[in-house]
Amino acid sequence: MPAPRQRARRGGPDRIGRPDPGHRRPRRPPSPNHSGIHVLRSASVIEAVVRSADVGADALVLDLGAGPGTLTAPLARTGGRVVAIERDPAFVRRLRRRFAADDNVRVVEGDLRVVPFPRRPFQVVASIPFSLSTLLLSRLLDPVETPLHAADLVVEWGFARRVSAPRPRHPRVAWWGARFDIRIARRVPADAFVPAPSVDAAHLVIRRRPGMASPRAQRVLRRLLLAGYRDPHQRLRGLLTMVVPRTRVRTVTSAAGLTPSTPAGTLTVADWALLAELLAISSISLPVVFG
Ligand SMILES: C[S@@+](CC[C@H](N)C(=O)[O-])C[C@H]1O[C@@H](n2cnc3c(N)ncnc32)[C@H](O)[C@@H]1O
Repeated sequence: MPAPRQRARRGGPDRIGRPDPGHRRPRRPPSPNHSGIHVLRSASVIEAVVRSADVGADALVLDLGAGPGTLTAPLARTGGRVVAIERDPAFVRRLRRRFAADDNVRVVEGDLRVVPFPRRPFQVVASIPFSLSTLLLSRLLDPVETPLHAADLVVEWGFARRVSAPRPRHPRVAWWGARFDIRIARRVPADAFVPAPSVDAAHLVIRRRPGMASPRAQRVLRRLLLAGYRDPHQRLRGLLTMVVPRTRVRTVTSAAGLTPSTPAGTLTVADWALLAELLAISSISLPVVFG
């Protein structure tokens, strides 16, 4: 999938696809904070994000861009194993002091763009730098066999809108949204941070779609998305014959609640997921031709 364009500044949206006209708050002057560090200060937002993550005692949780430990602290209290990753040496020193007595917290000084993520299943609970949103979602959601199973992220509002859209403009976002349920839990106002950024944020909830765990379903999905996004006017009758014989097209489309004449461009991420799942089931998908 081609990489979407990125912006490199917190307070300036990280765009995928169409800009969200509602994301700006022109009445508030731009934040004087040029370091991109906006620390969550709203206890209710912090509590809601951590509660939503439902961290179990055997969980491995990554706090990406841990800052002073705003989320790390409540995460540590869940009993899960917490890895707090931070680039700023002053924050790293502070985190190490703050969590010195917590055996379940590991502080890693590293750059989120390149630091290796664990190979075993993990979840992410983090208020991430806005400028790294696309890059981090790509690192977490692109790989077919990603160990990520859930994420609760605080991200820029417009970005959250674009990645949770039912019909994303960009095929890469559809690749994420068809394999993971991505939804906005709540709007997080700019004044929930100190200093306040120039735009609101959102609590974004990401959960794996159970039917899309198999590499086979994902290979079918990738093939469908590439073709469907290349020609959004293409009908399902033509698209699906890439992976099933023409005689099976009606069975598959009606099982998905669609018709052979449905244009690819009208499909939601949930439709793509269901089609790929159905096509990957051997009884329906034989013979499947993978590219
Ligand atoms: C938005 S602040 C969030 C701080 C804290 N998690 C909170 O919830 O209040 C983002 C944090 O990411 C850190 N950061 C920015 N770019 C980074 C990078 N490339 N690698 C690691 N940390 C980074 C910043 O130093 C900052 O502490």
